[in-house]
Amino acid sequence: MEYLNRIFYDGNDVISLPYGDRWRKLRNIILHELLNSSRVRSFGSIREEETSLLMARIEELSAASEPVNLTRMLAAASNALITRAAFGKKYSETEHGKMFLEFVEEASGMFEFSLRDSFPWLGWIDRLNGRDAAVDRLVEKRDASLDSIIQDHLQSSDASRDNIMGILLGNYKGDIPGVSIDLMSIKGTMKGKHHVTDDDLQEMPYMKAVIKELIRLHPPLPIFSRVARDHVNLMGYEVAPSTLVLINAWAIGQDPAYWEEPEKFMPERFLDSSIDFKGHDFHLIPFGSGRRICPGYGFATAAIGHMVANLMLRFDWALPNGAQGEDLDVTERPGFAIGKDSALIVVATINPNI
Ligand code: HEM
Repeated sequence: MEYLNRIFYDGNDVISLPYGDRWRKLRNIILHELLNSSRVRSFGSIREEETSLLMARIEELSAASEPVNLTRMLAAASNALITRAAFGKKYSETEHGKMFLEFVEEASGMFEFSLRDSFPWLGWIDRLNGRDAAVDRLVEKRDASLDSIIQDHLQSSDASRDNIMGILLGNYKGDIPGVSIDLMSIKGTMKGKHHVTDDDLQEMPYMKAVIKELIRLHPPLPIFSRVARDHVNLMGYEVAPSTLVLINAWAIGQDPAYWEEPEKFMPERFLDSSIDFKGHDFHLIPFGSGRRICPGYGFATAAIGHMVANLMLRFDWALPNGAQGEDLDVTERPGFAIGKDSALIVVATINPNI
């Protein structure tokens, strides 16, 4: 999609780059330096702090008997977590950080096909209806926010290597031998416990099962793609080189051939099962599979597990006005990452035993 191409550095980001040297280089940096398992562990203190801040805010609302907009609060906590891990600071509180988050939100709303994608000669319609101008503004916002964050890091005397931007800029400046990239590419069972740690999570099979079931039913990135490099016969289908193949992880996760009562939320299905979403079980691939599997898998699952487990431990949850779980509208909203269309408004009561 042409809009997305412009917004994401003309295809120079790791997601859009075709398989090749450039993608391999970026992917190696991401896998081995930015999101390796020890790095994800090292972000543990950020997870802890942001979860504690989140809980303190919910406690205040709970004490005032006010409902909690959990969608908004979790989005803010995730943004803080990601910007701190990525940039070393809670940029969500600075002017350029806020601008960057606005860019992400607005770019997500642009996730739709334009006539120009199918009929290039109809591109004038996008000029007239203001979409081209909106994309121009978005690209300006992206550059102003990221350039300022990068300059901030480059000028900082303590060239920190404990956040993603610091490591990337180290690579950019050639600090790591053999690797260099250009600036365009930078851019439960918890009795007596008050807090769930990352180690505790390892002993919480039901929590893991809940996360798997949640992402099976509502994969945030339901469709991803591959381009065939060679001719292949796939289950009787002839696929020509350069064919774009769409993979629908949502439909695979709902296929009755593999899942009993697929439409039901049943975490128990994962309890006595070795099925995982690490890309080996092809009927559960919300993070993709193979060479291009999501490198943020560990970061994402650690953050989700940590936040959800602590929120469950500290509070009892209910829907407002006595509504039951079945009444909850789980309709999804389109975007880069699919989310619930309407905000999740809930009432939190502090668990007196914690
Ligand atoms: C629940 C959270 C997430 C889900 C469900 C998810 C899902 C996915 C999926 C389905 C793909 C395409 C995989 C494929 O083509 O086989 C992908 C790619 C990618 N994801 Fe994630 N992701 C999540 C979080 C993250 C996070 C937190 C990061 C970074 C910190 C991240 C970074 C990436 C990158 C860089 C790629 C492109 C990899 C490549 O093309 O080589 N993701 N993700």
